[in-house]
Amino acid sequence: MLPLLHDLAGESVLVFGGGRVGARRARTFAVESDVVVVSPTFSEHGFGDARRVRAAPSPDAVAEWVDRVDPVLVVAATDDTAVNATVERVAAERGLLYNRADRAGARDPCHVAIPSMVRDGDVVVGLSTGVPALTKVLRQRIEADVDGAGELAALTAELRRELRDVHPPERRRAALRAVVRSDRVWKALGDGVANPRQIVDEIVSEELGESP
Ligand SMILES: C[C@@]1(CC(=O)O)C2=NC(=C\c3[nH]c(c(CCC(=O)O)c3CC(=O)O)Cc3[nH]c(c(CC(=O)O)c3CCC(=O)O)/C=C3\N/C(=C\2)[C@@H](CCC(=O)O)[C@]3(C)CC(=O)O)/[C@H]1CCC(=O)O
Ligand SMILES: NC(=O)c1ccc[n+]([C@@H]2O[C@H](COP(=O)([O-])OP(=O)(O)OC[C@H]3O[C@@H](n4cnc5c(N)ncnc54)[C@H](O)[C@@H]3O)[C@@H](O)[C@H]2O)c1
Repeated sequence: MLPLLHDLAGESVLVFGGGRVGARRARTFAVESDVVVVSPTFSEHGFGDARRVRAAPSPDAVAEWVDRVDPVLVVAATDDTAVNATVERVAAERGLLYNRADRAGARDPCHVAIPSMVRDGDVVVGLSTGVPALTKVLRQRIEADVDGAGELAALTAELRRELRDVHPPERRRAALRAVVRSDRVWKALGDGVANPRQIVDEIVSEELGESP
C-alpha cells in the first residue's frame, strides 16, 4: 500500500454506522467534506459537522442511499457484515472510493485505508503501520515535530511568491532552505513573543547578501 492525497473539499462522504469507528471516520472527513452518517443509533463520540440520519438500511436499501447522497467515498462501519459487504459491492460497482472498517490488510485499489493523521494548517502527515497501537505512539511523536509547521508553511509560501521573478531559482531555493532549516525560525513559531516573519526576513537577507 502507498499513500496518496485526495482533495475531498466540498465533496460528499456517506458513512454507514454510528458507532465509535463511524464517529471517527465522520470527524476525519468532516474537516473538509459534507458528511452524512446513516445509523439506527449514534455513540456519544463526536461526529464533527456531519449530518446524522437515523435509519437502519437493510442490504437491499444500501444502493438507494448511495444514489441519493451521491458521495465520492463511502464508509462501511456497521457491526453488520452483510450491510458492510453490500456497501463494498455497491461502491465498487459505481467506481467510488470506499473504506470497510471490518477489513484490514490486502485490498482492491478503490478500497482505501484511513491513515492516522497529523495536521497543522497546510501540513498533513498520513501514517500507517498496520498495528493501531504502534500507529498511535508514532503519531504522538510526529505531532511534536509538526507543531508550528503549518505557520512555517504559510510564511514560506508567501516568501516563495515574493522571491519569484526577483531572484534566480538557485538563490531562491538556497534562501528557502536556510529559512526552513533555521532553529531560530522554528523556536519563534507560535511562541507569541518573537516575530517569525522578521527572523525569516533577516535570514533571507543574510543568504541573499542584502540589507533587510
Ligand atoms: C489510524 C486510525 C484512523 C481511524 O480509524 O480513524 C485507524 N485506527 C485508529 C484507531 C484504532 N483502531 C483500533 C483501535 C482500538 C479501539 C477500537 O476498537 O476502536 C483504535 C483506537 C486507539 O488505538 O486508540 C482497532 C482496529 N483498527 C483496525 C482493526 C481491524 C483489524 O486490524 O483487523 C482494529 C481492531 C483490532 C482488534 O480489535 O484487535 C483497522 C484499521 N485501523 C486503521 C486506522 C486502518 C489501518 C491504519 C494503520 O495502519 O494504522 C484500518 C485497517 C482500517 C482502515 O481500513 O482504514 C485510528 C487512529 C490512530 C491514532 O492516530 O491514534
Ligand atoms: N477500523 C477500525 O479501526 C476498527 C476498530 C474497531 C472495530 N472495527 C470494526 O468496525 C465495525 C464498527 O466498529 P464500532 O466499534 O464502531 O462498532 P459499534 O457496534 O460501536 O457500532 C456499529 C454501528 O453500526 C450501526 N448499525 C447497525 N446496523 C446498521 C445498518 N443496517 N445501517 C447503518 N448502521 C447500522 C449500529 O447502530 C452502531 O451505531 C465493527 O464491525 C468492527 O469489526 C474497526
